[in-house]
Amino acid sequence: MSRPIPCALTIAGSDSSGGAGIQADLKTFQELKSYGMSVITSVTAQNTTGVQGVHHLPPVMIKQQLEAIQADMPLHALKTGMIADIRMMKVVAEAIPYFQAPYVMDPVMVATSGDVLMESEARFYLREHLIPLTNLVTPNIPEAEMITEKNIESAADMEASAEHIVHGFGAGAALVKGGHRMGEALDVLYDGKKMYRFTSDRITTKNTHGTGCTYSAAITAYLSQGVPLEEAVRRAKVYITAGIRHGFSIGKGNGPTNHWAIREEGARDECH
Ligand SMILES: Nc1ncnc2c1ncn2[C@@H]1O[C@H](COP(=O)(O)OP(=O)(O)OP(=O)(O)O)[C@@H](O)[C@H]1O
Ligand SMILES: Cc1ncc(CO)c(N)n1
Repeated sequence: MSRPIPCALTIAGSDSSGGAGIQADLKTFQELKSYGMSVITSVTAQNTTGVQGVHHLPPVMIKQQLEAIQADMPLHALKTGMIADIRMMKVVAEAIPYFQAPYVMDPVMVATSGDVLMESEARFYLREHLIPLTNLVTPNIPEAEMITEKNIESAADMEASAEHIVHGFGAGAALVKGGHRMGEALDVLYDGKKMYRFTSDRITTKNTHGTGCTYSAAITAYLSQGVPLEEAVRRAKVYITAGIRHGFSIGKGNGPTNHWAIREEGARDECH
């Protein structure tokens, strides 16, 4: 009997420049050989310098996209990215349990450029109603601080924050990402029982547009293939680090990561 095709879904905003959001997620699913599907929440007019405009889809249209997938498509893992307001979050929160698939939440609040992508009051709804539905939440340090309302100054604080998100707010697991602040690119994963650390050398680059989206999409792709959580994060970290190392200097601002970089690294490794 042939194995089922792994199917992954992203519920997120569209980034016209193709480096973050839905576009980053679908490129990542494709690269890692999971069949990718999308539910678009908002359309952004965006490039490497920032977000010039945002149009939110009516919640009823988000619901219709979710129902279209539920009615017909197999699904083995899903992620959420930009969900800008409470009305949209409600629709998503109602739909998630019906999928019966691992759920990864990237709690997108602010773009790399500093533009706000989620209404500030919506963070309480996200914390109370969406986080308890997750198998994994992947905040960066500012997002983890926003969720727990506690400052993070050290690696130990990152671990405490991950524990707080799991035991205090009901996430299945939490991956707190230190890319923005810590010396090396340290991420900590807490799965409710054990703490894991993932590190890579910090790469000096301004081409980090969409790193968080791409990382959580890679984790989702591996989960859709039945890879256990810790191993999925480990492999996704390799994927995003290669993507950052081979990021593209395109546009006038923060260029995008390279979604096919692991192919380049594979090729390079074979040469040496
Ligand atoms: N300069 C860097 N060098 C190496 N790894 C990095 C660098 N910046 C971020 N990372 C890593 O990339 C991954 C994505 O984390 P990051 O903190 O950038 O997410 P994010 O802030 O959610 O992204 P975004 O800016 O897209 O919202 C993490 O594993 C992080 O450690
Ligand atoms: C649509 C969208 N989602 C997420 C991010 C976060 O990087 C972004 N810049 N744009």
